[in-house]
Amino acid sequence: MAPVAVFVGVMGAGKTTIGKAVAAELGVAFADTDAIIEERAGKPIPEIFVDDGEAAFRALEREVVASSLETFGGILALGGGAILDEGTRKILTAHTVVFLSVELSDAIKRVGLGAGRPLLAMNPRATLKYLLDQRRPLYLEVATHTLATDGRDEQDVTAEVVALLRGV
Ligand SMILES: Nc1ncnc2c1ncn2[C@@H]1O[C@H](COP(=O)(O)OP(=O)(O)OP(=O)(O)O)[C@@H](O)[C@H]1O
Ligand SMILES: O=C(O)C1=C[C@@H](O)[C@@H](O)[C@H](O)C1
Ligand SMILES: [Mg+2]
Repeated sequence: MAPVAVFVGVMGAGKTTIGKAVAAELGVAFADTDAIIEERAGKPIPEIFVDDGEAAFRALEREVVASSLETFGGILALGGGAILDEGTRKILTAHTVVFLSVELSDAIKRVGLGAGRPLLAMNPRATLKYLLDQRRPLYLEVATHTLATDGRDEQDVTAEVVALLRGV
C-alpha cells in the first residue's frame, strides 16, 4: 500500500489543515508524521528536540516516513523539515508528493509566534525566512505537484488539491 498523496511544505503551509480537509473530501484516512513521532517517542516534539536533539528527531522521522509510505493508504502530511534528510528525500521518489508553497508574509501570519514549533522559538520571522530559502529547492526536488497557497483560503486550496488528485 502507498499513500494517495504526501504533503510537504514549510511550517504554516497548511499540510495538516489542508491534508485533513482533502482526506475528508476523498473519503480516505489522514495521518501526520509529527503526530506518529510524538506517539512513538511518548512526548511532544519540542521535548524530543530538547532531550534528544534535532539529529535524533530526524532519524526517528525518517523511520516513521519509511514505515508510513509502506503501510498507509491515505493522505500523509510530513513535518516541515523532513525533506532535509537525504534518506527521506530518496524514499519519496515514485510517490505522489504535493508541495504546498507559501511565502514569508503569509507563513508568518499563519504560524503566529510559533507556539509548539521549537525551531521558531526565537525570532520566528528571521528563522522562517531562513528555512524558506534553505528548503525551497528541497521541496521542489521531491514534489510531483506544486501549489501556491498565498492569499488563498483553505477551501480554495483544498478544492484544487482534490481536483488534482482525482486526475492523478
Ligand atoms: N490557504 C491556507 N492554507 C493553509 N492554511 C491556511 C490557509 N489560510 C490560513 N491557514 C491557516 O494557517 C495555519 C496552517 O497551519 P498548519 O498547521 O495546517 O500548517 P502545517 O503545514 O501543518 O505546519 P507544521 O509544519 O508546523 O505542522 C492554520 O491555522 C490554518 O487555519
Ligand atoms: O520545520 C521543521 O523543521 C519542523 C516542522 C514541524 O512540522 C515538526 O516536524 C518539527 O517542529 C520540525
Ligand atoms: Mg502540521
